Amino acid sequence: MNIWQPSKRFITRLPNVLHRSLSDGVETFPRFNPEHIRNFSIIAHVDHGKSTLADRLIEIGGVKSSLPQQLDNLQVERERGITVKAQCASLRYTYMGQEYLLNLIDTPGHADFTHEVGRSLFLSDGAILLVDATQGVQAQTVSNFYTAFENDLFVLGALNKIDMPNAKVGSCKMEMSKMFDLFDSQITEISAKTGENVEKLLPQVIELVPPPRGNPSADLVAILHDCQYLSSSGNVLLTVLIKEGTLNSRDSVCLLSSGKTFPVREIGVFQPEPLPTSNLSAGQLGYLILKVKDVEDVIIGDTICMPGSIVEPLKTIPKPKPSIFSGVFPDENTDFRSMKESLEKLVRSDTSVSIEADSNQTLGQGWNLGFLGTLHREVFAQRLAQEFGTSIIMTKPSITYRAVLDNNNEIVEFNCAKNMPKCYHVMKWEEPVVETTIIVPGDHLASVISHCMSCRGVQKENSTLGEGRFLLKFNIPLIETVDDFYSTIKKLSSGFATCDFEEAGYWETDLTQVDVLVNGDRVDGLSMIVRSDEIREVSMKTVKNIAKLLPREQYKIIIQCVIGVKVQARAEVKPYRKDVTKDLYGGDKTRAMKLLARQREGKKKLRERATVKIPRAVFRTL
Ligand SMILES: Nc1nc2c(ncn2[C@@H]2O[C@H](COP(=O)(O)OP(=O)(O)OP(=O)(O)O)[C@@H](O)[C@H]2O)c(=O)[nH]1
Repeated sequence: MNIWQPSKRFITRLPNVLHRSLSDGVETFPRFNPEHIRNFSIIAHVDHGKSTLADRLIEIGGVKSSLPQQLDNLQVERERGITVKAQCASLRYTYMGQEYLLNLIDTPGHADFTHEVGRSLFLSDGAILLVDATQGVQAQTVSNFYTAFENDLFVLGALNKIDMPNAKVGSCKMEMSKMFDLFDSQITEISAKTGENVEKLLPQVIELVPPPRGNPSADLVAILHDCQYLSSSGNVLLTVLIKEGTLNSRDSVCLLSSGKTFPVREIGVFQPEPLPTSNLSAGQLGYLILKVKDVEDVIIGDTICMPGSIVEPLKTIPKPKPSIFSGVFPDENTDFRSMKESLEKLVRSDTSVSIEADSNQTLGQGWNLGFLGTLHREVFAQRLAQEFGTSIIMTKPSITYRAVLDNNNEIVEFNCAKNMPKCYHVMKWEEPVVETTIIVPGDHLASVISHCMSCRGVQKENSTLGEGRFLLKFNIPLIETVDDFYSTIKKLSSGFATCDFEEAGYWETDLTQVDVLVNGDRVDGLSMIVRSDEIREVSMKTVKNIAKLLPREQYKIIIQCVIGVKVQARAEVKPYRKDVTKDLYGGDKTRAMKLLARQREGKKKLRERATVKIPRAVFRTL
């Protein structure tokens, strides 16, 4: 549970469009015919060097920057050293006497952001599949390759970090050609850090990646890929791919879903900073700035056209199904209305987050948000704080369970205890399962397998990959992977194993609702969905944790975990003790007894009347 505070120092350092006002002048940027445009993404496992390679390519395209990792422009990306949002840059590159416009998209590598990779590949006609020569093919390499393959993209291989002394160039190249059916000539050995051989990639992109289709003279049809709210001006910057036609800087556009028309305030390309241009034509990736008042009007994946023209909405990729959920409520210092506005804006730009209204007696009105994983959840909270200055309370993550009811086998899905159906209507409970792919060196195989087993995993595959590495597939209940599954696998394998997760249906399980009572009152929002075989353990842990967080009062506080009326665990917070007999000097013993009895009675009454105020910290920690 985290509250992130934005660091002003960091924000002002960023080359981020969020902090830039509308530009006055329009640069002269040449027009490119679609056959001289290439749109491609860089895909790889986490930390294999995508952003470093993007930097080198941007430099080759003639753009200099003092900041490394130019496309990781969110504060969260720079602080964590990971890419969470795909970013584009348009490079001008001359090959065989012809100038080309190369639009590259740097994608995230972590499994929680695979949807972002899918969205980038949807805009691309080809991909550079990057593999770290010291690590070889890893779990996300495989998953990203198949996403590119399913999108019918041309895939070029690049073996990175060949400058490292422990680079295994020969064996990694063999592994890549075997696993991805690439010819040796399609895999370039590079060092994104030193720049060695990087210049060989762009001619290959031009020769092998097909140009985008589209006619610059046709009616305008563009796809809205991304949006960013420009806090300084109240405008919104939309990243778009022009599918057909040409958009001029003085045009107005219509956002098809809302049917509303907006005058264009600025258009341009990313270099990677926004560079205003006078037009964007078919095949180009760029941006347009609009003044949009209603957040609801901006829908990622929407089709943009000229006002009054009749166009079919473009195909988009479906929204992913969130796997973990958290309640999100305003912090003590956060205003509900401003939080609502910030949340809606961020959810608009991160389409993989689901949002539903929620409320809680202690925390008030809030939302139940769905995320693609725990890192995604943490990054979202951090972005909310850093980009919108909103600090929040986020409750413990939960997942979607299912209940099969005795009423015609009806299936009910729920992700919080308050929506759990009553057990007398339920024939069986089910929990979600993920297929986990793990690539691990042989030395750590046994410990990784035993960890998966201890997480109720069922082994599906164990095959060799060469170089003493193994590919494991396990079906594991999703809940076991939510907390520290990935970090434990990393720890057990000294950082060498990598994981990827994919939905794999549901397993039967046995679930119970456990409520928390504080001095006999049920605390809304602390009820839990617990597996029957861990009721005692979870209940004990919960009451102890709450007891540690509740401040002491004049009276005793009793915390209980209950199922119905049956108490499963109990803890107490001792009251303050005032010595009511300290002013007595000798005298009859019964006087002291009377004072103590009166004190006892008073505390009992107080306990009965007083409602214990549950600190918000309890909801963050549990
Ligand atoms: N020695 C060496 N280090 C490299 C090379 N390419 C990247 N690195 C280093 O590898 C680390 C990860 O590089 P990034 O470019 O951030 O990797 P990424 O794939 O973009 O990471 P994510 O976006 O988090 O998936 C950084 O410390 C880079 O300096 C290379 O060719 N040689």
